[in-house]
Amino acid sequence: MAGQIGGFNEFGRIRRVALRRPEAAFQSPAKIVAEWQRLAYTEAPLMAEAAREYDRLEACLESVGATLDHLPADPSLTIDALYVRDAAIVAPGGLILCNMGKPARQGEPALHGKALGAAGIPILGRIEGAGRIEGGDLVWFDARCLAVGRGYRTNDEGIRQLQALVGPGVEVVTVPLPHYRGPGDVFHLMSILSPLDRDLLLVYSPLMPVPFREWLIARGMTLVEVPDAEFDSMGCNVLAIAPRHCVMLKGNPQTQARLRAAGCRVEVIAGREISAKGQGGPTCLTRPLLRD
Ligand SMILES: NC(=O)NCCC[C@H](N)C(=O)O
Repeated sequence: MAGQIGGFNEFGRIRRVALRRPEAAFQSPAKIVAEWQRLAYTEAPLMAEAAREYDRLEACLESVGATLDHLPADPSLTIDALYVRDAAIVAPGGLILCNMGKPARQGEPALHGKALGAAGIPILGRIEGAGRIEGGDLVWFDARCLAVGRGYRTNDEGIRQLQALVGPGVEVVTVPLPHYRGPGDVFHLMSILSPLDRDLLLVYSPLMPVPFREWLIARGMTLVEVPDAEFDSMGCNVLAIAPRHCVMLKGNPQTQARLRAAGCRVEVIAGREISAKGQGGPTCLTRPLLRD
């Protein structure tokens, strides 16, 4: 396994990352038209523009030396398969295939397992039965500490299975999430938190549980706050591609300025097609497999 997956943090330089390009996730304009409303997109994404936006995301990843593992298309997938973070997580011992809280996305984890298993990555286990886990709810602080959001996409049984799979050497910290816009919305732990470095986090505090916020501060974290005006435009969804070097969505100038003031190098990408319409930012679009 050495050299294939690892890091178990959300800020180290990305060495290897799984992705599914828009051409493979959306498959055809007809599929987009058939699915976007049912999946609660705000509008139908445009394929050609999505591919151009995605090229820029890939260029950012390649600029830090990441190897890209492209996941294939499959007729059983929906267009939500663009958001590859959610279907699997990495753990010491191998990949854990999730069990999606959004029923329409149920087919995604097995296909992650098939493609990444064929690429030589060991599969540690699966979340099964009544258990639900989505990768956007999980944040590795270090190899011994994993925070998991308990919301509408991730349930108690999923967290129980997750703890059993990672074993007693990993402390799983459960973070209760607010109802906010309800079960039909996409709301993950990473909707309100993006790690930027070992001691630096981007957060949206108004939706953060007080005990968790206090816990972060007690661990020595400096918090950079996303302003109210930039929460809906996914100002809080920022992907660290290396420590204090990150990718964020255009249209969040205050957050961008605060990140720079905190010492971060910031890459800004357009995400109207790949992010805004389906509500998945740079973290959701990527499944880092190996970080420093
Ligand atoms: N980790 C994430 O926040 N993923 C975004 C997933 C968006 C997708 N439209 C969904 O509802 O699942």
